[in-house]
Amino acid sequence: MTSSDSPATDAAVVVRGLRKSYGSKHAVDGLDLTVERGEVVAILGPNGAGKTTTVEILEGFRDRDAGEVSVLGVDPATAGRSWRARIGVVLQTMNDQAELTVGELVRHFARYYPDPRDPAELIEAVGLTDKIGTRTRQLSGGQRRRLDVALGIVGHPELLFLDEPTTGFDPQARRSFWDLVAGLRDAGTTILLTTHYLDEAEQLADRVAVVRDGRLVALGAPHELGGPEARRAVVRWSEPAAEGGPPRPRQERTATPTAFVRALAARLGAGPGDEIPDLQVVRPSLEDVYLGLIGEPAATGPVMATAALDGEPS
Ligand SMILES: Nc1ncnc2c1ncn2[C@@H]1O[C@H](COP(=O)(O)OP(=O)(O)OP(=O)(O)O)[C@@H](O)[C@H]1O
Repeated sequence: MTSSDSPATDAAVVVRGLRKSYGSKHAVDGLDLTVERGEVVAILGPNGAGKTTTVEILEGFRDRDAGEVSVLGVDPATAGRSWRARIGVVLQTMNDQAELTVGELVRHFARYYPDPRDPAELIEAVGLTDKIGTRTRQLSGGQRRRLDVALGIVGHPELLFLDEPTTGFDPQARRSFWDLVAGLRDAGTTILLTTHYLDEAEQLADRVAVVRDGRLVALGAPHELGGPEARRAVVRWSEPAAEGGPPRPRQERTATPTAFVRALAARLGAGPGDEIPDLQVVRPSLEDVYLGLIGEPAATGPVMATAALDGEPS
């Protein structure tokens, strides 16, 4: 990559116009993404969106057809061993070396790195001290995943890739895993994770990248994703019927819910002690925004016009 087309030269990851096809299938179709150092970015997208293909290209495990890729300042397609020692990869669980114990496997991986973590401390950090002598094939799914994470971070990576890290975890295991990732983040590790869990992205990520059909369709902080339009509140209430009929449910999207409710109360003649029937003010959740982003694009206007909470006209 030349300096002229590398806008964030110190970024951990820079991807420009990335493309990868399998036969006629465009798995990655012109994807752009920048991950700053110290940042946690979550890639979200439906099955088949191209997340794994993208991440595998960044990890140097897959060739690309076109585009610029820089990971820690190096092109993964030509990177060597010293680069690999600077990144950590937590893949979907591998079942090799199932006869080794937890302690043996962590110590074995530690030997590959110039500056590894202390294996016993690491095993403690992922909550597997009581399993240190257990063969890895005898671990539960969640325990095995913690071991995968331990193997991914044993070399003190500057950049950590986590591929659907908590799939199959029970709620408690997810919480402790999130704490573990938060600790890595606080220590300055750059993390790129893929996940299907919106709460996980919200909890861990500084920014969320939404990928659909091999392209980036939105990128932003979890609470800003989709822009102000997607974040507008929905006011719901029941409109009293004029002539004794049943109240009619109504809703309206608005950027100024307080003013809207004030005007609504005045229009309905609600005095200071009166309640507007069934009044609710709802902010779209990250899930609502995400579903809008990956939905079919509207015939006119931006993607977010398809947000799940479109109100009916008043
Ligand atoms: N080795 C391959 N050969 C052929 N097609 C592939 C291969 N790997 C992926 N694909 C196709 O490329 C597209 C993107 O796949 P990819 O695994 O990158 O998606 P993903 O976003 O990670 O999906 P998921 O959420 O299901 O893991 C899919 O249509 C998939 O079928």
